[in-house]
Amino acid sequence: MPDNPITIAIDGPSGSGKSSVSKEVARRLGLAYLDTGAMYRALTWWCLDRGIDLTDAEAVSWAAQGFPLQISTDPDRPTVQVDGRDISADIRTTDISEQVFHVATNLGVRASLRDQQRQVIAHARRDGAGIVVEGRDITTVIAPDAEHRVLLTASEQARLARRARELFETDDAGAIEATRAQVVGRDAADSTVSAFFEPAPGVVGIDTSELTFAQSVAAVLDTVAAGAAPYTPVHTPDTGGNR
Ligand SMILES: Nc1ncnc2c1ncn2[C@@H]1O[C@H](COP(=O)(O)OP(=O)(O)O)[C@@H](O)[C@H]1O
Ligand SMILES: Nc1ccn([C@H]2C[C@H](O)[C@@H](COP(=O)(O)OP(=O)(O)O)O2)c(=O)n1
Repeated sequence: MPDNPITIAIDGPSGSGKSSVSKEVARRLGLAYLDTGAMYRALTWWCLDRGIDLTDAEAVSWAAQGFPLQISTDPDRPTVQVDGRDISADIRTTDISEQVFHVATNLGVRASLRDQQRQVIAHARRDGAGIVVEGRDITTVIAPDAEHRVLLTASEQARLARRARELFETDDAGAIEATRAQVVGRDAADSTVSAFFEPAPGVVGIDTSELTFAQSVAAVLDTVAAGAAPYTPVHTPDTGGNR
């Protein structure tokens, strides 16, 4: 077992840079990497593939329990498989992006995925140097005792422009509008079950609006190098789940 495994928990809204920055931080520090959003996306894909109505909360919650998910924690190859089929590309389609909120706001699903995410973290700490975990509720619910906790934020304008460039290779007005529902609409739905716009007590907030990608990575690495943040118990909104 390594001497001092670490967990770096990173949360933030859509387009704040969580996935790209977390992957690079994991690579630079030789840590595993877990994209928890990919787990919600994979379950959405699985339900649609099986003809499960995403608005049927009980059926979706049930599906989350027997869901044959395999997620790689290699930051250079963060693949997602269900039942042996690689769905890494399928879960990034606009269709999944627009429907995943049904699954992510299902409290039964969140309880199941919380347990799976904690198992992945425990495994990475037991067998390696630790892990970077990113999502919406990692700093507050999944790993509030992580050695390092960061909330990445960015202005709505910056987040929309980044997503538009990714999807349409331009951030002109039409592309921004076409992206709005996926970014702002989804964040509004997601924020009913997790608090990720403001850093919780003890969480370091980093606003990436005016930073380059390299500067965002450096800001997180600096935070980690500055030392372990003390564990501060946090109060999260009482949603009746997530515990
Ligand atoms: N300062 C920055 N910090 C992080 N990402 C940035 C920055 N500037 C531009 N980007 C780009 O914005 C996109 C952010 O997307 P992503 O990492 O998927 O965000 P999230 O996981 O928060 O939705 C990536 O294409 C990334 O290269
Ligand atoms: N820990 C998490 C991670 C993601 N989610 C939700 C938020 C989104 O609606 C989906 C997909 O997350 P993902 O991080 O892939 O979303 P982005 O497109 O990168 O913003 O899952 C969540 O509720 N809790």
